[in-house]
Amino acid sequence: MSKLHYVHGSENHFFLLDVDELKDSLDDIQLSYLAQKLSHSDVLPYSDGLLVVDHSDHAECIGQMKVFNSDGSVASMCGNGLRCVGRYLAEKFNQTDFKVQTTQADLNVHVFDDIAKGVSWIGVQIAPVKFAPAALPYTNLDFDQIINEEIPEFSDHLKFTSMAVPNPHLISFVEDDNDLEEPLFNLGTYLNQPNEYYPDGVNVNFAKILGKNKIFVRTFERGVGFTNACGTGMSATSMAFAMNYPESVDVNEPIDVFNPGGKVQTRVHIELDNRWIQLMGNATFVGYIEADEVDLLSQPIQNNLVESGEEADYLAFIDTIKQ
Ligand SMILES: N[C@@H](CCC[C@H](N)C(=O)O)C(=O)O
Repeated sequence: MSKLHYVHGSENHFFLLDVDELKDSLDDIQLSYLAQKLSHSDVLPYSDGLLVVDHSDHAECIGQMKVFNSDGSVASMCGNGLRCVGRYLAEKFNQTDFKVQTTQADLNVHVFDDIAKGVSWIGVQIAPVKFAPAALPYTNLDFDQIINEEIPEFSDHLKFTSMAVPNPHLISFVEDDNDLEEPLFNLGTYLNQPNEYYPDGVNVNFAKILGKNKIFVRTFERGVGFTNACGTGMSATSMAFAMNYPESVDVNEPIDVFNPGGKVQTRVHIELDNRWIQLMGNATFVGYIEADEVDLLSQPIQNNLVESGEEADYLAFIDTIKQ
């Protein structure tokens, strides 16, 4: 039997599959198909994608993470996902500080003490951070980098910052709550269909400044749509917050980042040309589903979710946090 763990970071839900535990390996085409099958099932709980844990041949890493969005596309990074994979590997190998191989970088993971009863708290490195048009990529926009720029093609009143961490993000700080709804949906939808600006699509994040070191972020995710939270989106938005509003950010202190699924904290590191973010938040294992390995691709997967009880603890924790 194979185990599909049902996990989330800030209610950004995934199935997690350790392919090292399978008798027969699955290739990326099969994994992409499985991500779509799991996300589009009528009986399984909601998921935004599939996290694949594999072994790594990088000497410094204890494992590898691959991410498939719910539409089957591959994501170069996933912050909420890396926290969940980090917790999984920490428990599998009984370690608290280690590196995980991701598509473009080997990233640090640190396991903190639980932040509340039953709420695991994991810190992950988000890097590299790049602004060059080719890194996102973006085209047909007349900027060497997009940092707090007006882009009339996208909005008649908002300014934008765009960076790869290394998956692509477009960020805007809004004042009006209404911008978090239809304008975000419309721009996210437009830039994630074939378009002349972001040929590979882009994750679109709109944020509100709530106070010093305090923001709210809502994301329209590439390959998914509106999500409860996007870890790389909150990390990229924290970097943009520190760059565009230095008077509102003390980089020596964590930034509280609220999202529709809860709250994380970030630390922004701006060291000459080396920029990175530490993303700290929950990694909740809601439960697991068991399926025959041979049925993963060929048969409907039954919802035999065995719950851990951690979701109740997470919801109790969320009740205690205030904006
Ligand atoms: N939810 C993620 C990001 C997942 C990938 C994204 N949809 C993409 O295609 O870049 C996160 O927590 O960072």
